[in-house]
Amino acid sequence: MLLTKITFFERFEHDILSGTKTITLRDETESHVIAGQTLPVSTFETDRWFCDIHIIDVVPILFSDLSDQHAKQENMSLSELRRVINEIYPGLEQLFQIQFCVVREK
Ligand SMILES: CC(=O)Nc1cc[nH]c(=O)n1
Repeated sequence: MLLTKITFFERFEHDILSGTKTITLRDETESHVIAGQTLPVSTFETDRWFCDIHIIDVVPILFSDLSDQHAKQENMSLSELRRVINEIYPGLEQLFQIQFCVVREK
């Protein structure tokens, strides 16, 4: 079943809107989006809409294969990215990289 919306933590909002965060790493349950899809984006905390994103690509990626390139696309250092992802998805190895661009914002 394709997702019809996606949420991000409020702390990522600025980076998404400024274009410095261009990927999100999700677990399998949140990976059901496809290239070409446009999705409304809301905050996880209060469900406040703040933009629409266009999905460019979705590819599987292992936690152990995360690289500086992924970190750059998340606007983080690699150690920060590993810490953040391990906090959101403790111990999870199989992730999905969703690449996106903002097409409409508040
Ligand atoms: C709400 C939520 O899970 N947000 C996430 C999770 C992983 N990456 C990300 O950018 N945002």
